[in-house]
Amino acid sequence: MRAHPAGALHGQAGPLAPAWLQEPRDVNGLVPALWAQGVERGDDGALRVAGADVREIAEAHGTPAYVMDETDFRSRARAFAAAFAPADVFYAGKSFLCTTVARWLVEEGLGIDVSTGGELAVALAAGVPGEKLLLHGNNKSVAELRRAVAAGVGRIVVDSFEEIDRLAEVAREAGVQQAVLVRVTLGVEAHTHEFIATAHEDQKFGFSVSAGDAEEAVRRVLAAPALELRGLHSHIGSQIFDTSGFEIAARRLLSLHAKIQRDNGIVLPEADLGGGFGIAYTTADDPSTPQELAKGLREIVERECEQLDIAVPHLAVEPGRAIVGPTTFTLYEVGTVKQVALDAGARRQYVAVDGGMSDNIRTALYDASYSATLASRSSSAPPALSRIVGKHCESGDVVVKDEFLPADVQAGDLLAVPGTGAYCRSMASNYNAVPRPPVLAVRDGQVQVLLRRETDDDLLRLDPGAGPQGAA
Ligand SMILES: Cc1ncc(COP(=O)(O)O)c(C=O)c1O
Ligand SMILES: N[C@@H](CCCC[NH3+])C(=O)O
Repeated sequence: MRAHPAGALHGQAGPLAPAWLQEPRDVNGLVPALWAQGVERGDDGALRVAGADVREIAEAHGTPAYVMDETDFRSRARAFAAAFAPADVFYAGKSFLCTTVARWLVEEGLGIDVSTGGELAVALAAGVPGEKLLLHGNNKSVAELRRAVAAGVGRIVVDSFEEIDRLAEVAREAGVQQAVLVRVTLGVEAHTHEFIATAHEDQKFGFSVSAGDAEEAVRRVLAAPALELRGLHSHIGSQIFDTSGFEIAARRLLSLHAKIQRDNGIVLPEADLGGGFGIAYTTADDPSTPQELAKGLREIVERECEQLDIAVPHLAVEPGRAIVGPTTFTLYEVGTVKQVALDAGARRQYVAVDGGMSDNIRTALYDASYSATLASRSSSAPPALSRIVGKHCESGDVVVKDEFLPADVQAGDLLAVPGTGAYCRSMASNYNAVPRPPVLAVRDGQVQVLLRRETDDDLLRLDPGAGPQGAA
């Protein structure tokens, strides 16, 4: 059985549910936009991913587990590279990075944006050539800058006046001229959660254009012989659907780009427009394709450059979520189900799983919405409005705020939450000393462990007080 069309929904969900959530006609249906291409419900009712049965994956590797469809990952990466070519696509490593994924990205023609020494270490351990890397960060340490310069990182995006001085010194010491981009803050109000919007004025990233700091940063980079100014960088935020934010950003960035060229009598060969393209977490989300995004951006940039009478710079973009997010679902096992009485006789079904905010902090942190389905079987029970919660000692430990699950969901069932490839494993914690789940990639029915599950030994290894009896 293939995924059901997105239209398999009917009826309003009642006063407990958000306005966008409708009761599904078929509670076993999969909305294709939410799932990796290789996910389907098998004839026996259980989910399969790239030919592997989720029950067998759970049996062999345990739960919770992040399960990625490798072919889907590669095809999304390839689609971005192809749609944006000749622009460079730097995958945002913060969304999810491990050495195998880093190698796949290079094989598919992408570079990688890293934002700490740790992400840089992972990319280098994967054998990614320095010139395919771009380093971000609003407070890079001297050690991180030294490591990046020594590795021949292709672009370092400078973010503060102190950093310009530090990097100039580090590059001078190393006897190299380091290529840099200047991160600018364009005053764009991106329509996304406040914590993941990054181009409005009142925040920590970049140099303000309106205050004149961006031009001062450019002057200081130009005055440093060990630094080579390649262009400007902007990133307006994350999980953005409204393309007008990208349009305004591109226009403002290019007009500053033109002014800098005029005022300094130089040519800036590049412009980096960052990432932030939204994905579908629920049926309420309607993302653009890479082709639509690339075409839209290219048209704006070409039109703007013509009006400004400047050459079109070589472009770069930095998608993370839009590549890895939809490739992965989290597989959980249900432990308890409670029918909780609410006001006026209403009830909510609380379904507790064996993970929670330690493997997906986004619901608690950003009030993010997710979807879920019963994964180990299908059900003929009616849909029941449910809240999927974790096992942590917090009432805010919610994985999926509102979803229809079959009314007969019970302990031992497996649930799958799609769209967890980005910012879930990479933001996972050991809260309540819960070991972080593995990341498993599936291809042609075969499971490859990308990151293994943590164990109690891993947790105790950092604790010098744990005696030999510590981890039994
Ligand atoms: C500078 C920069 N580039 C790229 C990204 C990737 O964003 P996304 O995963 O939303 O595409 C981020 C994160 O928001 C970022 O801060
Ligand atoms: N961590 C954020 C993305 C933005 C972080 C990068 N600037 C999220 O989960 O949505």
